[in-house]
Amino acid sequence: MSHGWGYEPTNGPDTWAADFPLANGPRQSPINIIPKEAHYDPSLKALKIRYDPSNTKGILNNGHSFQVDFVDDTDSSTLTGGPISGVYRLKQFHFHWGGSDNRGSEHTLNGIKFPCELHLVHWNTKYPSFGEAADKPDGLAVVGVFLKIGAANPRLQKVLDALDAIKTKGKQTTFANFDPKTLLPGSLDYWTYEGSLTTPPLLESVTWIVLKEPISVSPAQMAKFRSLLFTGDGEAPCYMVDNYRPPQPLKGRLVRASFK
Ligand SMILES: NCCOCCOCCNC(=O)c1ccc(S(N)(=O)=O)cc1
Ligand SMILES: [Zn+2]
Repeated sequence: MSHGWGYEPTNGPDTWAADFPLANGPRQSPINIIPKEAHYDPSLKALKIRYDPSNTKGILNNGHSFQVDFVDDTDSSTLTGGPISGVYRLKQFHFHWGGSDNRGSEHTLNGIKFPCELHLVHWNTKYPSFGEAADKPDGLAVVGVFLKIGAANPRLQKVLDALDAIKTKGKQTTFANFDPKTLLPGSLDYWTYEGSLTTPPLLESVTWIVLKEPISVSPAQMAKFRSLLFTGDGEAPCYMVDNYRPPQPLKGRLVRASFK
């Protein structure tokens, strides 16, 4: 029985190319962002983010991260403006984090890793569904937010308090009326580039929108992330940590900045 992909030495990012040849493709994510090498683009629009908390569907441990899922059958939770054209609907948000505070983010800034990174996943409504959009070059838009160690973030707490109920792979529980907008920093300044999913199948379908300003997370809150398990009930427990892919080659891509 072939083991699925993961983040251990036997199934981690360096092994993914065997089953997912896109791993060595021309527009892979994440990347290291070097602000001085980003190109300010005055034609980039401001991000327009409108989320309806009543669209919150539930929270799930998927064995790689945990995600909060949203009802996406109407245009009530959307991303517009920014580098994208048209309307993209919020599908889910999830995180990537490290086993200690010195690592965990997928994107890096001047080679610096943050302890955690939030991804808000949206799909282009020019396609009939997420599944249809997921393998199109303009199919997805993911907003990335860095988390930086500091004061406890009260907006994160409701999410973290739900983790006890989804400790093992496959567990899900109800989660309602959460407004992911409360997780965003004050500034919506961003860098943007054309990339991919950062987990298999690594589809090259993502317009990445990485916010410049981090949000805070406390060491105790980081410990809560690390209390989750990659493994399912009845399996030898393995803590869910270091579920991040390292930066990938830029291969000539331009990184644009929405700000000077
Ligand atoms: N089954 C129809 C086609 O769908 C295949 C692609 O989706 C597989 C599930 N993966 C994701 O949805 C998915 C979404 C976001 C990110 S990330 N970390 O790049 O934001 C990584 C993965
Ligand atoms: Zn992600």
